[in-house]
Amino acid sequence: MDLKSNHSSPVLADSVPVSKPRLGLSSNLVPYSPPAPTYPPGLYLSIPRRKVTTGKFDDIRESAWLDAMVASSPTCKKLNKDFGHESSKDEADTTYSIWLMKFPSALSSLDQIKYNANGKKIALFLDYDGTLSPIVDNPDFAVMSPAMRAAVGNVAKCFPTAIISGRSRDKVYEFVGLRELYYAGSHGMDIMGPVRESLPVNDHPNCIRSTDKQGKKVNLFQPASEFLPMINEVFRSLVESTKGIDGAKVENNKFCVSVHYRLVDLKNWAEVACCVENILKGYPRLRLTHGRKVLEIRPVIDWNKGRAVEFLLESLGLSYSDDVLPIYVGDDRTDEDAFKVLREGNRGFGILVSSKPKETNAFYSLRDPYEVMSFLKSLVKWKKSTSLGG
Ligand SMILES: O=P(O)(O)OC[C@H]1O[C@H](O[C@H]2O[C@H](CO)[C@@H](O)[C@H](O)[C@H]2O)[C@H](O)[C@@H](O)[C@@H]1O
Repeated sequence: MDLKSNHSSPVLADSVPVSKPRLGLSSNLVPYSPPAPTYPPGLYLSIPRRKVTTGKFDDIRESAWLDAMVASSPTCKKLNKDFGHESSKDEADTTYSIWLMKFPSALSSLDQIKYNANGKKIALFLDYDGTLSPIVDNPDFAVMSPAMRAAVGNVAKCFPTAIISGRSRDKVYEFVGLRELYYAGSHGMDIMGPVRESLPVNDHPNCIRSTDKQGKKVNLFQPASEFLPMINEVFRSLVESTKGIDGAKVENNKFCVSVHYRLVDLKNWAEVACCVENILKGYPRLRLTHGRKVLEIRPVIDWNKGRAVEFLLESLGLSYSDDVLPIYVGDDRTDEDAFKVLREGNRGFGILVSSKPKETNAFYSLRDPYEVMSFLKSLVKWKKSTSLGG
């Protein structure tokens, strides 16, 4: 198989916004009505043509790459500037408070959330890094606190709960270690979900029956499985090409590769970008996305965390039902795909975890993983009180 040619997979497009009314939440309770996002019909989306450069540092400096790297690693100063403010602490607080009017805290909006959830079945989707564990310098040490693990375990006893991460599925399972959850790794390109006997497995190509570590029957969905050799090749090349850049770290996330520059001196960021761009030039079926001080290389397929949410809802028998309220909590740009799916489908809502103002398709916000934990605990408390007839 020619893995470098561009002939088979659905070609993906970075999203283009459209509008739809929101049915899932009563309009007077919805905090924010954005200009409606739209997708063109059909699966085949178009991706902007990659700017052809010679892959030299000067090209990188002139290209949008470096801007995007800086933009995805916002300092307080930059964000405040974006929102038209200078960067004193007081002004940053004021800017955040103004932003909170548009994206209210999920903790302060608990009554509203409970009102919307009343009589509905909540399905919970959680991102990992920056949501359940704080962002740390070394991705290998992004462990989850025991208190957070207990909170996630408890919420999973009350509601179907899935983790959807950019990490490999095995890695995120290693960090979380809770059996009662569903796990999707590689930005949703590696999903281990429940088996629904009523649904034929071949409803989805690339979906197979398998067993999990405990021997339970599961569905394993890997829409990018044909890219595995290519991703491994790219991982090896990037390890080699970045090895001279102090602080750069390449992570193999199975169906995608992350190139971290959090510990790289700012003056060498262009060098990191240059290595990635040089490799990408040889792989037209791979594309780049930006995360938090990380460049991520992934297959050009029409699949993302939003599609993973839809897939899991279907596997759980929770799609197409007005009685279901999906909630997605995440902090990253890649989580926006999931926020968008919920917003456009008028079913449920996203909660952005951010201590800085950001444009988002989420409805609500939480400042940090600590607030995420409080929110999860509140959901459990509420569920228990309603089960007891409270
Ligand atoms: O989808 P997620 O679970 O949020 O994963 C996204 C990426 O998270 C990790 O990187 C980020 O967190 C690291 C640990 O805090 C941090 O060092 C890094 O700078 C962040 O970008 C993970 O290492 C990546 O593979 C994930 O894609």
